[in-house]
Amino acid sequence: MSGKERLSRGTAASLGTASRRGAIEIDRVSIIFGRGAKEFIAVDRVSASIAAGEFVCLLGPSGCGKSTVMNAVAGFEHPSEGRITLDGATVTGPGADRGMVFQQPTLFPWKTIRANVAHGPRMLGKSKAEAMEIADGLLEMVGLAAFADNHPHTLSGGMQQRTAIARALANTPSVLLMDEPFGALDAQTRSMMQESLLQIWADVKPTVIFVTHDIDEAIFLADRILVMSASPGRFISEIPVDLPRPRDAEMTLEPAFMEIKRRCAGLIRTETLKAFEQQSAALRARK
Ligand SMILES: Nc1ncnc2c1ncn2[C@@H]1O[C@H](COP(=O)(O)OP(=O)(O)OP(=O)(O)O)[C@@H](O)[C@H]1O
Repeated sequence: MSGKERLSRGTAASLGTASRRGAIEIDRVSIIFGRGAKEFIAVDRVSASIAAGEFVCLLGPSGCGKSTVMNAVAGFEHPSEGRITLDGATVTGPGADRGMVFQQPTLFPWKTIRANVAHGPRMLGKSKAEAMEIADGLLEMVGLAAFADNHPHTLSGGMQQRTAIARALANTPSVLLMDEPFGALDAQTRSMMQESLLQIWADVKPTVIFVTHDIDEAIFLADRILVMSASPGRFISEIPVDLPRPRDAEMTLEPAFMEIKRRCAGLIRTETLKAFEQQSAALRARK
């Protein structure tokens, strides 16, 4: 899909209701796995207020708890302490108000991509015709209208991931949760997907929480980056990304981008070294 392509007016209007919802409060949330001697604090008292329609990236070293925080917002994990609210209501489990996109597209291989995207609306009780109409609008938005009758295995990795994004948007979620969605793609496809995602976000305006290891990706996409410490995961810095929008790949060469990158890289390097030291200590303890 060209970054310049606009969402059709009808699709944008039907999805645009998301813009009034999606405010997230993460209030002193800790997530502890195991019990007794096996207790492990994965996430330690993290707090953040995320505005409706904001694009936030979680950036941190491997194993620091990024996915755990995201899974808690999704409702797959429950805080051991603290609370997460979405538009004032405590998150107690997964819901159609939060769409998820993972590193692997996890599409149903036996269904066409239209049927994959229509699946969520069908589960929510929409008629087949309504669900197919929603799917067709979203496939047009992600540039895959011509492939609606294809099965996932006939598409490239990038196309499958665009289908996964369309599927995540099919229930008009107010929040889009993305866990390293472009991590398995080659650099060129990844860059194009980032531009496509920003276009979709500008049109639909869900709140986005996007997990990544990649500093450039975080800066390119985000309004704000929450940097996490090595395990146990804490939010150690909040970096506003006040670069103008719309953004394109050229801006990654500009001094303002480089300045934010320098700041993030210093923090991530320190935390990654700590993570390595922790892993070495754990290995030594096992010997
Ligand atoms: N269900 C679980 N039970 C026990 N430990 C878990 C569970 N889920 C995650 N962990 C541990 O919690 C820590 C944080 O994991 P998490 O996957 O959130 O990290 P991450 O920052 O997303 O890592 P990566 O960037 O490598 O994907 C890790 O040490 C992980 O092994």
